[in-house]
Formats: sequence, structure tokens, C-alpha cells
Amino acid sequence: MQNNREVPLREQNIVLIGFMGVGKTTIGSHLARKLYRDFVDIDQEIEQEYNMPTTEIFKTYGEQRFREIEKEHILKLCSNTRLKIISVGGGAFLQEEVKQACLASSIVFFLDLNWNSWKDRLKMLIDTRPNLQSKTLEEIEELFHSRQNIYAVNHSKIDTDQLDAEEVADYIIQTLNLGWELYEPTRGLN
Ligand SMILES: Nc1ncnc2c1ncn2[C@@H]1O[C@H](COP(=O)(O)OP(=O)(O)OP(=O)(O)O)[C@@H](O)[C@H]1O
Ligand SMILES: O=C(O)C1=C[C@@H](O)[C@@H](O)[C@H](O)C1
Ligand SMILES: [Mg+2]
Repeated sequence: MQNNREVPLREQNIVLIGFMGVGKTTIGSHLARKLYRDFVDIDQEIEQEYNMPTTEIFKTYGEQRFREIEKEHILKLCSNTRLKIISVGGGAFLQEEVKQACLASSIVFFLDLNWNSWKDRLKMLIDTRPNLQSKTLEEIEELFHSRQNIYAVNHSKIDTDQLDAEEVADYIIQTLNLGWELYEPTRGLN
């Protein structure tokens, strides 16, 4: 858990990555509450800016435009902010510039989930995730596996299979505390 930005490790933004539906938004909001930090969900920010759901943004402006806006939002946060918990969209790390900016400026947690657990969530996700629509289950599985390589470089990977969202947030906090103490130890009381 080490990166190269000037901002002290304890103040760096925390970025959550992983495939659609692994829990970035849910876990991110628990994490923000527990750490008394602001939570930023990039998909929600873009939806607010366009005043329409992601599915409509994809239909009206296309995925390419969505990716450009997504990149703008993330790069701005990486260069101008600290102490935020940021949930980025499942496809954000497809853009190398986004990936490099997050890795250089923030602590990046990859939320991992195996395919068998993930596919039980598909029904909850399909209406709001355009990149899952008009695909067979086999095609979604292929997308799931092909996306894993964009998440492979991270500062910490969390296996979320056996944990509920709150437990994952607690696990991330434990990991952070270990890393912070290791790289930026607090002084003893005397
Ligand atoms: N650890 C967990 N255990 C069980 N269910 C979970 C867990 N984390 C999230 N969920 C559920 O999975 C669904 C998807 O979660 P969420 O919207 O947080 O995913 P996401 O990673 O933000 O997806 P996207 O990238 O598409 O925005 C929600 O209904 C949420 O309640
Ligand atoms: O993985 C993806 O391609 C996406 C994930 C969502 O978070 C949204 O950013 C959008 O639906 C695209
Ligand atoms: Mg989300």
C-alpha cells in the first residue's frame, strides 16, 4: 500500500474499483460514514450533471461521451482533493490515464467477487447498467472475466465473497490502519 503522491498517506483519497455490482457504491458509503469522510460516487455525479440515468446517457450521447466525462471527473478529484472516498464506475479503469492518475494519487482498493456469487446479483443490476443489457449470460460472464485484468494493478485487493458490505468496510479500515502505521507511524504518547 504505497504510492508516490506528496499528500500524506492518511489524507489521500481512497478509490474503490471492481466490476459492476461488486459493491463499490454500497461499501464506499459505509466507509465514508465510518471514517467521517465525504463520499463521491462518479456514476451518480455524472447522472446529476446530465440529470438522467446512465442508461439514458449511453442512449443519448453514447458510451464514448460518458467515458470522457467520467475521465474529467476522476482526474479533477485526483489532482484537487484529499480525504475523499471515491467509488469509480466499473469501466473507469479501461482508460489508462484514469488508472494511472488514481494509482499515483490515491489508495486504490479492488473489491473482488467470484463469478458464482456475482451472478446472483444480475437481476438487481440489469435495468441500470447499460453494459449488461442485450447480452446473454455467457457474454456477461466473458465481460466479467475480461475486465479482471484492468483491476489487477491496485494497492490492496479485498475478497468480498463471504462478507456483507459493512464487514468489507471494516476490513478496509483495518487494512488502512496497518498501512498508515507502517508507512506513517504516529508518535507514542511520551
Ligand atoms: N458485500 C455485499 N454483500 C451482499 N450484497 C452486496 C454487497 N455489496 C453490495 N451488495 C449489493 O449488491 C448490489 C450492487 O451494489 P453496488 O451498487 O454498491 O455496486 P457497484 O460496485 O457500485 O456497481 P456499479 O459499478 O455498477 O456502480 C446492491 O444491491 C448492494 O446492496
Ligand atoms: O462497467 C461499466 O462499463 C460501467 C459501470 C457502471 O458503474 C457505469 O459507470 C456504467 O454503467 C458503465
Ligand atoms: Mg456504483
